[in-house]
Amino acid sequence: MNILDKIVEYKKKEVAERKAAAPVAMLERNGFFDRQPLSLRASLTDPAKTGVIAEFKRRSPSKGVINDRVSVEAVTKGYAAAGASCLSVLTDGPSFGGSSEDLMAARVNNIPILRKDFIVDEYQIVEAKAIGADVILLIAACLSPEEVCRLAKFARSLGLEVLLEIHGEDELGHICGATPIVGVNNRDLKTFTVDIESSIRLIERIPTDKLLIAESGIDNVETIFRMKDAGFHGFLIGERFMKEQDPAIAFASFVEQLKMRR
Ligand SMILES: O=P(O)(O)OC[C@@H](O)[C@@H](O)c1c[nH]c2ccccc12
Repeated sequence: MNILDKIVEYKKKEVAERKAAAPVAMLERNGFFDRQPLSLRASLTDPAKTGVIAEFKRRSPSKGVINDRVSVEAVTKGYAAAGASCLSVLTDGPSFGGSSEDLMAARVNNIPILRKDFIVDEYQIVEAKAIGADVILLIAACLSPEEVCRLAKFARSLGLEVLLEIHGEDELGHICGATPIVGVNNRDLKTFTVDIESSIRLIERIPTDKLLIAESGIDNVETIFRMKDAGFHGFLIGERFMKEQDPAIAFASFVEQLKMRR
């Protein structure tokens, strides 16, 4: 069994437990549930911002501990101040060291927040809304095309935007009318290999009306310029900043480099 299958198996158990502990009606009473979500699309196309979705990630299955000494509030405030278009906050505990509390703590910011998790059930989407997320991730590698469509429609009915993540050609069929934002993960979630070139080739096969996000393994501004030229609109970056002692400062100096080259 690969790591992704293991995560999903565990996730299903976790969702069943959480449903029993906090039914949907209880989540809907959470303070954030009625807030109007912010738009990732609007923020990504705002010329005053950088197009970067800056991620808060303490650890990962491929790298182990990345940074467990920084606070989510301080880092995300720094990301937002330096021009991030969106924040991504891992809420998966077992593999990434994240939590719903992390996302709620990041809600001090007034830019969109992506709930980064392995979503397999509507319940997690209600939960995302209740903890203050604006955008959810749906990963093609762990869902059928029908599931993607169903979950995406449900998220949109709550006013949340959806980022559909694909990795290879075999997942092009997961793209549907309910998924106008498509992320191409440069990292294979089953083997952890990163390949920027194959992502660039893949976007030629994605319908041209989609907003395109490049995800993972981006560690320099040159890569951003190449991927922009190829047609990507947004860039999801985690480790490049999180591995530094002060991720917000690392992001700010990255943004300076981006501006210099514009
Ligand atoms: O830290 P990186 O290599 O910059 O990658 C960020 C993000 O793309 C990555 O965390 C990610 C992409 N898709 C995921 C799905 C689940 C968990 C994590 C991810």
